[in-house]
Amino acid sequence: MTNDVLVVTGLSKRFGSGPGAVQANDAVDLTVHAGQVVCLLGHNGAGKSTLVNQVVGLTLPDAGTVVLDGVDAVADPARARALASVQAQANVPITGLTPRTAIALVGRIRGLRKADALRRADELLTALDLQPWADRSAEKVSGGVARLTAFAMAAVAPGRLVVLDEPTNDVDPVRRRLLWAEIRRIADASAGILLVTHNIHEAEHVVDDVVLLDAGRVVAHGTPAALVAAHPGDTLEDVYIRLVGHEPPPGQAATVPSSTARAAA
Ligand SMILES: Nc1ncnc2c1ncn2[C@@H]1O[C@H](COP(=O)(O)OP(=O)(O)OP(=O)(O)O)[C@@H](O)[C@H]1O
Repeated sequence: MTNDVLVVTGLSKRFGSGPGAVQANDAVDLTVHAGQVVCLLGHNGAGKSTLVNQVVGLTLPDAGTVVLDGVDAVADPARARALASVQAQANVPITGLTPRTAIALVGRIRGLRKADALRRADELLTALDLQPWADRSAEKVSGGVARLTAFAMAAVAPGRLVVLDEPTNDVDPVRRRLLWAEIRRIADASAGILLVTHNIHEAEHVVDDVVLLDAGRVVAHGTPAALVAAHPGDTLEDVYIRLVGHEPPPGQAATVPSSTARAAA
């Protein structure tokens, strides 16, 4: 067992050909260690989901290597998928199930005994404050509860690598805190976590390392504190805006006017 859970080297992926082609990933390098939460940041279309899809063997790279817990994930995607648990950007449909049965079912599929899968599902439902909806049919739960259920399905029997693509979407502020705490707990139990989020403020205080992507390339990489120290600005969001914030079109305000300015107008 190695401390490097994930090592990505020179990963490149282009979609299409000719003038309309998109270079979604361009020679990306990154590493996730056991116990580490690594966060991918970047604009819409920066290439984050393309990167995670290649890591878990859903998309074939054009070039580069993905080594997951010592396994070549490009050559052996089925084995790589067994080593990773994934919360995809779009929720897996769980029609006909309840949050509890869906979470326990994934636990069973990932090799837990029935009693352990049910116990772990119950633990997660409590940790994420989902017990009021635990036994409702999945069609009747809210978007945030569905998103947290999808997270719990990835967390019930974590692989060596846990991939979370925008886990905080639709989740209320109180349950987002519970979610971040659970993510930290999974890492502390020695999984590596690769996380995509647009929630920079919250991520800044939880993640160990940040990889900032722009147009498929890594434009900055380091701890939140190191990135803030290396670039003018007080927060990780300031660094983000400085490095990948694009100029607004001519004549368009760069910032939203304050409520007093709007009232005076
Ligand atoms: N299957 C595909 N076919 C063609 N283009 C694709 C495909 N998948 C992604 N792309 C393009 O690749 C680029 C990167 O997309 P990707 O989904 O990886 O971005 P992202 O950073 O995850 O964005 P978001 O934050 O909006 O989820 C985009 O320009 C997207 O349109």
